[in-house]
Amino acid sequence: MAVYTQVSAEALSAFLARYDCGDLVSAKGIAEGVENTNYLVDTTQDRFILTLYEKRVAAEDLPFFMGLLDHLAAKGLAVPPAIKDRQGVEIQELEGRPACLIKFLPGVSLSHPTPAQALAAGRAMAEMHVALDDFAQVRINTMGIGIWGESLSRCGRPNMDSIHPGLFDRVASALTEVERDWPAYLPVSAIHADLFPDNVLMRGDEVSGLIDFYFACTDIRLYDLAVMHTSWCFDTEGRNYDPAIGAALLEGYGTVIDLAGGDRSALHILSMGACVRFLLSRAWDWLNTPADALVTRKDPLAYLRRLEFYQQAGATTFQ
Ligand SMILES: Nc1ncnc2c1ncn2[C@@H]1O[C@H](COP(=O)(O)OP(=O)(O)O)[C@@H](O)[C@H]1O
Ligand SMILES: N[C@@H](CCOP(=O)(O)O)C(=O)O
Repeated sequence: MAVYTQVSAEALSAFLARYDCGDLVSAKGIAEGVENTNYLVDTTQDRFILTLYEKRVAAEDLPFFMGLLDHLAAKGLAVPPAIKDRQGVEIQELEGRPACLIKFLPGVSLSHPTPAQALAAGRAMAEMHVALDDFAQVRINTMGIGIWGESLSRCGRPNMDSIHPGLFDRVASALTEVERDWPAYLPVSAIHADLFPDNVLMRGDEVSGLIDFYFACTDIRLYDLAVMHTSWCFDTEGRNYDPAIGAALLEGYGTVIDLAGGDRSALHILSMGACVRFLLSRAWDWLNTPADALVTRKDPLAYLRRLEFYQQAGATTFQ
């Protein structure tokens, strides 16, 4: 579950009074998600998401995230911008945390996407990339390739090897390969950087929303598709690769943005990089979250298995 900060009914009513959004009817903590506190809020007028930013979201990054969401929403994309209060303010404070009242989007978060859903989601990512072509703000990827070496050292060999014998060396050796072959020459733009199936809301086979932009940053555009590939094409444990999902993602993306041959081969090293990134953040959380904490820790080894898949399969996965 992800409710790190409790919000009292009194504090929430006072918060909502800043907006033209009706009076509080109910507020329920949302169990899904790991990064922030989310409540589903119903008022006499509408339904909203209330997000209190925790852990990895720095308050100074919120204007970038909100600017990006406003930019996409203004172009008609199904993303959830923050609601402005009567003074035009989007980013507020509640219970001592930065907080936003967010537009609620319909649809369900996916756990086991089908190829038809992957096709639609691949297309939605490419449409988002096109819409971000003229988004001028920049945010360095604080979870990007530049910090993976440091993240590995910070986790440390004994800790990494306590998760799985030899894990430290396996990640170190993959990282050497990734750093050597990283396609830094590819176009850079604003990207989502965490478009896992649970961050895509769907109604049937249609995408009804892209959510959770709190890792959004400026990085290699194709890295976004690589993150998506690593998260959509495997079962939760990372044991089985589904080529039909992989093909559908690329096909959907390719209906909007042409994927040249060079881009397809670069996806291989970008996907290995994405595996290192999520393996390391999960390993850090695994080592630093008490086993009895309310939030469910995500298994780093599910990303080791994906990494090994890409290493063994090579670039043929993307042809
Ligand atoms: N704008 C939204 N509209 C509808 N549901 C949402 C919205 N934002 C979040 N949710 C729901 O809340 C859950 C957790 O949100 P998420 O942003 O993924 O949390 P976290 O940032 O903690 O990972 C999502 O899986 C989804 O069910
Ligand atoms: N997608 C990441 C963790 C971030 O969680 P999210 O709920 O914000 O998507 C992972 O699976 O490791």
